[in-house]
Amino acid sequence: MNEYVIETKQVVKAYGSFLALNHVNLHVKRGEIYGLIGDNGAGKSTLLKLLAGHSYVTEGEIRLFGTYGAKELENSRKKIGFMVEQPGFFPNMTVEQTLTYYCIQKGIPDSRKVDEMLQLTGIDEKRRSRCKTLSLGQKQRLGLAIAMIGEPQVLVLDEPINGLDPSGILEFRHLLQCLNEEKNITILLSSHILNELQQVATMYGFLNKGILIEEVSARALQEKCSDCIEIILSDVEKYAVLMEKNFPAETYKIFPENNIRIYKPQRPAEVYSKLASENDIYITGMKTIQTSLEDYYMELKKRGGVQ
Ligand SMILES: Nc1ncnc2c1ncn2[C@@H]1O[C@H](COP(=O)(O)OP(=O)(O)OP(=O)(O)O)[C@@H](O)[C@H]1O
Repeated sequence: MNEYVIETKQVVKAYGSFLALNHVNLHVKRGEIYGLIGDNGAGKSTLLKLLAGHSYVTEGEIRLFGTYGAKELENSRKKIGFMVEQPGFFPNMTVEQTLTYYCIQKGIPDSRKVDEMLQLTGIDEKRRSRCKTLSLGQKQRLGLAIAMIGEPQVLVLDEPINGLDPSGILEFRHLLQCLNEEKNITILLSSHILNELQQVATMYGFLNKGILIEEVSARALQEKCSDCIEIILSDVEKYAVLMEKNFPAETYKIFPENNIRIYKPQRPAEVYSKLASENDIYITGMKTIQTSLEDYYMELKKRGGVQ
């Protein structure tokens, strides 16, 4: 069985001369909650729309459950629930009518399915409310209910927590975790806010200006963000020269305020302080700090976004 339920190979999406996606290689494994992170305009919706078959790739290939080719992808998409654009709600229809409509559209004219989806997504009490009266969070739940109708193995959700208040985010996260753990559903979801995905994602993909700059597991990301030594020095330029001679460039970073950060230090802190003292550089401060995921992401963007 193919390891990836969703895979893209060198996918390019061009609008005229503008590349909304630039040779993207995405890998979503079965069972994961994959968080696709990127700023406004990074290309997240473009990528998810391609997966949903709402537009064509300019170059490259999409593979779903290991299949490719137009007919095969069409079949594979039936096993995926998509919430990639604002679901089309009819404002005057009730929640129940809306779900019934989508059930019929998907060839499942069964009222038990409607009940099941209402229960699953926690909007049963709103079944007789008109769609136009729903809160944003309730609309997201209804969108999820629609995406879940065909009992998908995979859910693809574009910014599902966008605009939710903190308790809404918490509830939605909990719902996604339940679907993932109890129903074994693989989830690919996008957001422009890393912190929102932090509690739920098991894998991250960072998209910046159409380029997927890194895919990293949540565990590896935690490790990357762990311990960093910050040293404040009397002469950071001189110290930088010594560091360059002794340590790989990617293990440290010099900051303008006379300080240096050593990421995931391989050697005891004394080694770094000794290097300073032996070369007549005074250390005025030294501490261990934890890099936040946001800091890591900002740094990654700076590196990956150089064009
Ligand atoms: N149909 C289109 N024609 C031309 N440019 C487009 C089209 N659709 C998207 N773009 C451009 O492609 C880029 C990526 O857009 P996309 O909607 O994928 O970003 P996003 O990461 O989803 O952003 P957001 O978080 O704001 O939703 C943007 O610069 C956008 O203006």
